[in-house]
Amino acid sequence: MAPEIVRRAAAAVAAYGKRPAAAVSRRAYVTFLAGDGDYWKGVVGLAKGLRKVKSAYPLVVAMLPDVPEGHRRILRSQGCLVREIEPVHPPENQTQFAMAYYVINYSKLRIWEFVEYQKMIYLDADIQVYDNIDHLFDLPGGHFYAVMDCFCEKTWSHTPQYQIGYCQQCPDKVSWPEDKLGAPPALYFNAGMFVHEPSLATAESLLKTLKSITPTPFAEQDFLNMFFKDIYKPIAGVYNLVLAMLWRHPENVQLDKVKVVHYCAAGSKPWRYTGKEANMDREDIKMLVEKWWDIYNDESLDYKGPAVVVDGVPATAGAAADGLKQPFLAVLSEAGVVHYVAAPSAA
Ligand SMILES: O=c1ccn([C@@H]2O[C@H](COP(=O)(O)OP(=O)(O)O)[C@@H](O)[C@H]2O)c(=O)[nH]1
Ligand SMILES: OC[C@H]1O[C@H](O[C@@H]2[C@@H](O)[C@H](O)[C@@H](O)[C@H](O)[C@@H]2O)[C@H](O)[C@@H](O)[C@H]1O
Ligand SMILES: [Mn+2]
Repeated sequence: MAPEIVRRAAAAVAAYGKRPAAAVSRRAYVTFLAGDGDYWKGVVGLAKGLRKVKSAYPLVVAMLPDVPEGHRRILRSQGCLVREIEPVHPPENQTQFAMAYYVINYSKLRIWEFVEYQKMIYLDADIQVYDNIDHLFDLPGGHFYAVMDCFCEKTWSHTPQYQIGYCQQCPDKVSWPEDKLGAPPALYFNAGMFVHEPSLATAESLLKTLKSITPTPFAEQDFLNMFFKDIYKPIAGVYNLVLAMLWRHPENVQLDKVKVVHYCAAGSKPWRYTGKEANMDREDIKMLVEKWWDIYNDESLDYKGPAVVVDGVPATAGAAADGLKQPFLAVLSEAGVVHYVAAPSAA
């Protein structure tokens, strides 16, 4: 390297060493991607949606080994920090998951191992962010923040709540018969979006506890609700609109105030929407699906930054595994030491 660049790099490294810890934000959004199907389109949409609302934090993708290289390349070209994770399998059990593929969702638990981040917001790949929600990173620590779910869809037909028509979204409509069924169910969150604090101790405890439980129909969502029951703090429904709320509890929804939409109702995944399933021909659903596609197809939202390549190897979240390299790379880039290759816009 030319002496000048060496001097600049040395100065940048020295300056970096003195940076207050707070200067390294150590906050990120994180999503989960498994398989060779089409959920990668959800991740691209999410990455572009976060860019559109000018989020200050990166999107990490916790990725199972079965995601093809082509999908990984597209996600990197959209500025995602790809982080491969080991699958997490639940104890062998003949449980009927509400959806057979939920068995892979236990792997979401790996995100507690991302300790290079002090706080993360998890978002399913079938979620879109339409307003900036960075302020959620400033919520007081020590709690598990998520939005309350709804028990009214058929997917809940295995539960007493569904059978008696009780839902936490409208606890006074059908009151819980304590005399017959004991205490009402604890507040229950939808695990498509939550604010959490990575910690190896928590990760270890999650995986250890998982070994001792019997899998249940909503897989890791049920498990997370049990595990974080004592520190769960509900946040407003605008942070995770579970679509079924539109027809189950319209009185609880002000669509123009909603910041995050969760396309979890059957048939609502925008990238495979046909409009044929129940409720999918609703005007509000059509509008929300169109809104998702507008972002997905908006080339002005493609990642314009450089693909960071260090010594010929694309730097991924793995490279930031110790949490400092990513900002460190940014510092080195200021010194013009890191070689940037303009990423082809893709998706
Ligand atoms: O084939 C799949 C199925 C699920 N997922 C991930 O697992 C999450 C949970 O699944 P899904 O959102 O379909 O569950 P729902 O919220 O609809 O119950 C998805 O958002 C994706 O992040 C994935 O990557 N590939
Ligand atoms: O693996 C279990 C999944 O359980 C949840 O989805 C369900 C749940 O929200 C029900 O209440 C709805 O009725 C249903 O449509 C929806 O699919 C999470 O969104 C998802 O991330 C994941 O944890
Ligand atoms: Mn989902």
